[in-house]
Amino acid sequence: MEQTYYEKKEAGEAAVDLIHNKMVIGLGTGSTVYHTINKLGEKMKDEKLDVTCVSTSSNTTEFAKQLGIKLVALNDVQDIDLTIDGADEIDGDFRAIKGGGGALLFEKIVASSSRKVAIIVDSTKYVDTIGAYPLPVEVLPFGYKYVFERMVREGFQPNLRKMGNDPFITDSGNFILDINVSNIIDKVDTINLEKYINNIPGVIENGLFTNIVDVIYIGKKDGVEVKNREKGD
Ligand SMILES: O=C[C@H](O)[C@H](O)[C@H](O)COP(=O)(O)O
Repeated sequence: MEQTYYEKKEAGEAAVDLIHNKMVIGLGTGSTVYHTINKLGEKMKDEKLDVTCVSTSSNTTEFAKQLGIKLVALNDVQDIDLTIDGADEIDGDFRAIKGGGGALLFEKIVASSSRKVAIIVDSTKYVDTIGAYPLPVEVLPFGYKYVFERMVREGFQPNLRKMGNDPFITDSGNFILDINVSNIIDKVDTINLEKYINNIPGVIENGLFTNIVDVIYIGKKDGVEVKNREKGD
C-alpha cells in the first residue's frame, strides 16, 4: 500500500472514534475523509450506531448515500456536534488551507456550524507554516476577471482553475482562483488575510481556515498522532 494512502486511511479511520450515538456529524470532502465515511458506514452497521450527517459536497453525498448513511440538509439541523474533514496543508497553529477539491465553501459553512472540528491528514500535509499549497478562492463567475486582475495587481499570481479547457465549476456554480500566499503568509495576520480576501467584491469564500480547527489527526508510518488545540489559543 502506498505510504500516503496508508496514512490517510489510518488518520481517517482513527477520527471515527470521536463519533458517538445520536450525534450530528459534518462530513468533509476528499480522499482522506473517504476513509472516515467508509469506516462510519461499517460502524453504523456493526454497532447499530444512530447518527445523522450533513454533507459538504455532491461527491460526499453520493458516497454516503451508497453506504446508507442518514443525511440531512444543514438548514434542517440545530447545530453540528462534530465535523471531520481533510486539508491540503495544516500547521502547528491549527491554520489550514482547504479547497484543493473545490469544496471549500460548503466545508467552511459546515465547519463554522460545528461545535468541534477535526482535521485528518497524512504526514506530508502537516507543515511548519502553511502557504506552499496554492490558496483556493471561490469567486462568482460574474465579473471574476475583476477579481483576477486585482489579485494580479496585488501580487497573488492567480490561476483560474480549469477542468479540461473549461473553468472548474464548484457545487455552487462558481469558479476557483488558486492564488499564491507563500510570500506573505509569515508577514501578515492570517485571520486578517482570510477576511481581506473575502472582502473583495466577487469573492465568495477562501480556503484559509484560521480559527476553526480543534483537533488534528496526523497519519504517520508508525501510527496516528493527535494534536488538540489548547483552550484559549
Ligand atoms: O475541497 C476539498 C477539501 O478541502 C479537501 O478536504 C482537501 O482538498 C483535502 O483533500 P484530500 O483528503 O483528498 O487530500
